[in-house]
Amino acid sequence: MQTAVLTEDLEFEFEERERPTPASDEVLVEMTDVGICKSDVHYWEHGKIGEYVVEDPLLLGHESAGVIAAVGDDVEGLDIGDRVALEPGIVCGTCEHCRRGEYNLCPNVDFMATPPFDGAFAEYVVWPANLAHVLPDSVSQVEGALCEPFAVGLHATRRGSVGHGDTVAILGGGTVGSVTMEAARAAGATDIIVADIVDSKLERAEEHGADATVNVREGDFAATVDEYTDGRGADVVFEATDSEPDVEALIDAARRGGTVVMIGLADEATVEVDALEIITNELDVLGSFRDANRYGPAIDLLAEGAADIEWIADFTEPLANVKEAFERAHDDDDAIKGMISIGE
Ligand SMILES: NC(=O)C1=CN([C@@H]2O[C@H](COP(=O)(O)OP(=O)(O)OC[C@H]3O[C@@H](n4cnc5c(N)ncnc54)[C@H](O)[C@@H]3O)[C@@H](O)[C@H]2O)C=CC1
Ligand SMILES: CC(=O)[C@H](N)C(=O)O
Repeated sequence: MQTAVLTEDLEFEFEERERPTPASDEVLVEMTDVGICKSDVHYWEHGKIGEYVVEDPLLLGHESAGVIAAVGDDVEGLDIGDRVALEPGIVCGTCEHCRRGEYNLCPNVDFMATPPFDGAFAEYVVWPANLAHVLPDSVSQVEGALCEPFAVGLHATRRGSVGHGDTVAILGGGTVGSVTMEAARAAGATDIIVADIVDSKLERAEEHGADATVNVREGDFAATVDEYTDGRGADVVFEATDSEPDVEALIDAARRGGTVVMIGLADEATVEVDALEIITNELDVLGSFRDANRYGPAIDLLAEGAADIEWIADFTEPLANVKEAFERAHDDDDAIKGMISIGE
């Protein structure tokens, strides 16, 4: 089968590999669609993220969907031909976090496209059957692949306890900010303010339901939220940029007793914080990392039409053009999400 490998020299090479065979609890999936995450672009550009270093050839791509081509002997409830989204983290199931149900915090996770674990830029992937989520007819393959970032947004809105009638402010209108907007709306938020530094991102957010936007190169995030809410502030504020977090702005944008949820993983995130602002305003400042048990809700919301995420995918290239696709994902500030299509 064909694969696109990122070499130790950070070049893409096409490599013919043997088609894998599923173990008894696995499925063989013929891949169709894989999203390009900014983490993939970061590995291609820098060869590392934090402690994870590309030391051996690596398959990128962890936002993936395909069609089941074979099932292991012990697999129940999945059949050849089922269209599936693959949840990318294989967790240990036995650590404290797994047992608590917060398996996104499992320290023993093997996460797709995170060295040394391969991702989905391949014609076929074998994957644990319990991490292959069947897509109903009304959910497309692209949406299936985008369930990964959508699950991140659903987890973040759950962390922030977004509720009916809430006002939500989101700093960052890229993939994570956009799916968080969709997740917040589905959770009942009625007013959503999105901020970015790229006007086209803000236009896209407005087209898809943002009630107010601000380019923080020209305007002030907290002041915009303040004005929109008549001085009250947002119930929940999300940080979804890839820049050093402006924690002061996040805190200022939250109402007294409100919540700040930090999702963005900047290379440099050591910041000064006025703790008294947090204490005297009784703010909850939370982190949000990946997701646990959000694929089911993600698929249900998409199937019901309660959220729309396909709009974030703005270009698709075949696996053969993976380098061009990465160049565009890197260079084109107007593009939110690039997709790789695999196979026919
Ligand atoms: N905590 C988690 O579970 C996850 C975190 N991430 C992280 O979230 C961050 C965002 O990821 P994506 O949305 O995929 O990236 P992206 O590149 O699609 O979006 C980032 C957006 O932030 C905007 N931006 C950059 N600096 C800004 C600033 N100072 N103020 C306002 N907007 C600004 C950019 O213009 C862009 O639209 C990344 O750091 C990524 O690593 C991604 C996935 C999961
Ligand atoms: C941080 C990422 O972008 C990625 N989704 C991951 O969970 O590793």
